[in-house]
Amino acid sequence: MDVFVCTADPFKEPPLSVVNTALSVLAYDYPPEKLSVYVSDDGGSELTLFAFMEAAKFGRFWLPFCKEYNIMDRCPDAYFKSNYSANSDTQFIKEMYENMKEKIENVVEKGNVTDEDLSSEEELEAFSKWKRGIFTPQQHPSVIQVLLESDKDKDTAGNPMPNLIYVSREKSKASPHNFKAGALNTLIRVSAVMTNAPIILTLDCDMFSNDPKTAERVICFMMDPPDQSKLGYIQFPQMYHGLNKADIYAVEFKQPFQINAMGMDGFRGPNHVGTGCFFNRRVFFGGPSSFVQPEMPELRPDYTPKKNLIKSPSIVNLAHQVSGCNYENQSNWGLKIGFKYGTLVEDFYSGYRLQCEGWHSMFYHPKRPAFLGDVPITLIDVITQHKRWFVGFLDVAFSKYSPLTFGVRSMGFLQSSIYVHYSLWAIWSIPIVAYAFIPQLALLNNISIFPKASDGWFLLYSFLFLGAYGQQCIEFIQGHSTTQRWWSDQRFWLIKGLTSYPFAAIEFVTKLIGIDASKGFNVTSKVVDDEQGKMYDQGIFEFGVASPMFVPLSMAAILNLVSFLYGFLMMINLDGFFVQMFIAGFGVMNSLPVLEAMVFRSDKGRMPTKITIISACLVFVLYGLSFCLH
Ligand SMILES: O=c1ccn([C@@H]2O[C@H](COP(=O)(O)OP(=O)(O)O[C@H]3O[C@H](CO)[C@@H](O)[C@H](O)[C@H]3O)[C@@H](O)[C@H]2O)c(=O)[nH]1
Ligand SMILES: [Mn+2]
Repeated sequence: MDVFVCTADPFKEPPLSVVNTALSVLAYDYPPEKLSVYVSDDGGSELTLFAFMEAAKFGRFWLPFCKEYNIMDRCPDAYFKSNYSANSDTQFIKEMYENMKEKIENVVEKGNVTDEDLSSEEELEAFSKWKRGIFTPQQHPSVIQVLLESDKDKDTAGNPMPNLIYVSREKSKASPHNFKAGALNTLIRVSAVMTNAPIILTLDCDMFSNDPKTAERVICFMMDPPDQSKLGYIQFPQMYHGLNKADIYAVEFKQPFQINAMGMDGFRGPNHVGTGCFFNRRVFFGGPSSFVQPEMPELRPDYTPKKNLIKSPSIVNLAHQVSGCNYENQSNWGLKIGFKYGTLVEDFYSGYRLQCEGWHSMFYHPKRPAFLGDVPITLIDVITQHKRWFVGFLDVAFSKYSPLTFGVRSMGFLQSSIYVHYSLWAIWSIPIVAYAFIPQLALLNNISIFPKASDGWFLLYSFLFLGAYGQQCIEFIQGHSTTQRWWSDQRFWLIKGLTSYPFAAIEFVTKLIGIDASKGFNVTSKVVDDEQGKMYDQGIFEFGVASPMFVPLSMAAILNLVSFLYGFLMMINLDGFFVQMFIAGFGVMNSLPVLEAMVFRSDKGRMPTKITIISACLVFVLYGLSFCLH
């Protein structure tokens, strides 16, 4: 089994946590000589390489320790935060861990690796590329370091260690690198020439393994599914640790990650969500009955690399060659082979294309989560992340392979309609924006726009509202969640409807007409600022930055409050205005955190005054316009 761990920025993705993820899989209950972990460092950072050198040393103690005590939490950080029983062995291993942690954090704080940090000639040599000539994250030669080699390196109990290989592909400003999809395709090739295992696990750097038996169980499915020849991948849901009680930003994303995936399992299987996914290597080379040849025999999924040679010059040279930034020019990579390019949601798109080619997938949702990830803990991080996803989805919706056209033909109406639902998600911004502003403006102008409460049509409105909300609530409760989290989820859907969705739609359109304002793949920060962490744990929204995305949100909050108060104070005729009063009242309830952040808070996370003033002025303008128009 080859495991791919991706990282892209040592300052947003602390090397210590990347190392923890890698250690959690290195320590799988799985024959070590058959396990290889490849780390893709798109940040091209010596800090990450240094962290992994330290991890390789610590791993020799950590692996036998986990196996001897049959530990479940094989991510060291999770283990030391748990309620473990202390004895001299745990004390010893904890000291080793603290030691490694200190070394890594020191280097990260310093910002570079100096000769004093290194202890051998070999280590010095490994960093020489950073010292020679130009080396920036955007422009550098490829760096490939075999840090552990299974047939030579032993753990402290004398058992072989798994392979551990650090890969930072060549980058040049002149050639597109295709973000994570490009990184994964490089790893498919580098791993092919070194170990070429038939099963590949992809992991984001913040998703550690939470169950050491996962790999073994997956093998059972891979060896014995009912339609073995077509099983392309086994997807675990994205699950997280450290969510606050109410999950205020609805980052659990329960419906897409857990509930819908279960439904899709009844068709061709769940969509791919980027991490926690075991692939059959063969899927990257065309459909089950249409093999697409790679450029060289060494990359074929059925090629057997010579054993025990991953450090040999010929293999290392070949690995450098296939990780070059021009290697993919005029090839099928990203088009017909490997992860597919052309969107910011390479996971969604690649999984979709695999299913179009005829591959099936399987959803596996064990009681004890197989993987646990970090969540973004500030509002701006969450809505920016979602904006990126929705731009990506629109890329897919309007591509040559759109689920609306190509998808329906290849996978049938039902399965493809799920992909249509996701890819056009940003369209929700239209009804949400309309409902956040129009009934309220009409109310302020004494115009009734919905049927009266005594009218028969009113029943239809109530039925649709209660039906949609009731269904979602039941899904949450059935899925072992709470009504509090359901409330957060519906609220956050409205928040995204006013922020991420419309801004994604605008970004997509500006990209289409050639004014590309986006910065491509903006990596989500996994660094937790102590103060922000505390606020998040208490369930308090974090605004803080003056982002334009907060403007429509604040405008809606102000307008709903003003129109509701107007209706209330003017003792407006409730029969005629019931629906409008209800919508405004519902809007106010959902806006409470925003209103509070505008008016009552003085901490760093409050709504910036600038945003409040701009929004209030714009609401005034809107009201003026509506007044003139009617
Ligand atoms: O140029 C890049 C950009 C990102 N990454 C890695 O991609 C992963 C995901 O990036 P992150 O910033 O955490 O994005 P999220 O939006 O949180 O990730 C979700 O959305 C992505 C795009 O759909 C998927 O790839 C992820 O698996 C999925 O968890 C991380 O490990 C990054 O290191 C790279 O390797 N190269
Ligand atoms: Mn992430």
